[in-house]
Amino acid sequence: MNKPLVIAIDGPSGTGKSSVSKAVAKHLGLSYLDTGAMYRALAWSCVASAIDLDDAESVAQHARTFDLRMGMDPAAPSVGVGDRLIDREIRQDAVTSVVSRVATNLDVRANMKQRQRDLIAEGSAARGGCVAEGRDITTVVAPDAPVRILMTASEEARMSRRSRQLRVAAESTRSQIVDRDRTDSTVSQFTTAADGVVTIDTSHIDFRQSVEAVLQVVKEVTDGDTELSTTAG
Ligand SMILES: Nc1ncnc2c1ncn2[C@@H]1O[C@H](COP(=O)(O)OP(=O)(O)OP(=O)(O)O)[C@@H](O)[C@H]1O
Ligand SMILES: Nc1ccn([C@H]2C[C@H](O)[C@@H](COP(=O)(O)O)O2)c(=O)n1
Repeated sequence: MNKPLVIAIDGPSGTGKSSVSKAVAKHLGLSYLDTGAMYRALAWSCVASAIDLDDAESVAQHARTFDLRMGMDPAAPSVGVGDRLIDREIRQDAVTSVVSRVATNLDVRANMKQRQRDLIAEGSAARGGCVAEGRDITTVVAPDAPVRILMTASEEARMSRRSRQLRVAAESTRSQIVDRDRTDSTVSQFTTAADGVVTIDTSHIDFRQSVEAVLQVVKEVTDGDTELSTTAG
């Protein structure tokens, strides 16, 4: 039986992880898991349930019990809590500005790690593999993934991309990009590549070239391992 093609991608905010991972998953016919969206969903759900984000135990208890539903079709990924879809809500400033407070809770991370492993297994069973992206996928969630990539980009490039995406001045994205990464990096190591992880610097390449760079790494791995199969590429 073929081994699932799990592609783990980590990196700081604004390096292009989500958009590139989604495109790679589409191209290869794999599932797609946005693990940052899971932390965002938890932050949204805590706020909606009036849970004090400074109460670490209540937040961790909520992480263990909330009904998180991740849609892993890269053509239409979705995030829901119970029957409510919250894709738009989790991208709003109200969530972005507080998400690190739940993501730096170590009990929350332990719960998310298990949920993410289960989702990667589920997504792989459905489509032969899964592209999972976040901050600790290459190191903690899926350290045995056949393909492990760290996407990096200069602070300047990341701020300028986010400013184009949100149509705001580059400087105003600093807190979302640089400050959030500083807080998040206290619990995960995503600024330098761990052993065996391939670094792709996207500072001076465009979106299409970033997708191609990831597909090239996948090709090199799959060409050298006959038990791994891809449906495309
Ligand atoms: N290589 C690239 N060159 C220019 N723009 C890019 C490149 N890759 C992605 N982008 C654009 O940069 C923006 C941010 O990308 P994306 O949201 O995928 O980053 P991210 O690393 O997932 O960030 P976060 O972790 O904060 O969600 C998007 O609008 C995307 O299209
Ligand atoms: N594996 C992960 C994924 C995400 N996070 C944190 C980092 C961010 O503060 C937040 C949202 O992520 P984003 O949607 O901006 O990529 O979740 C993490 O700690 N570990």
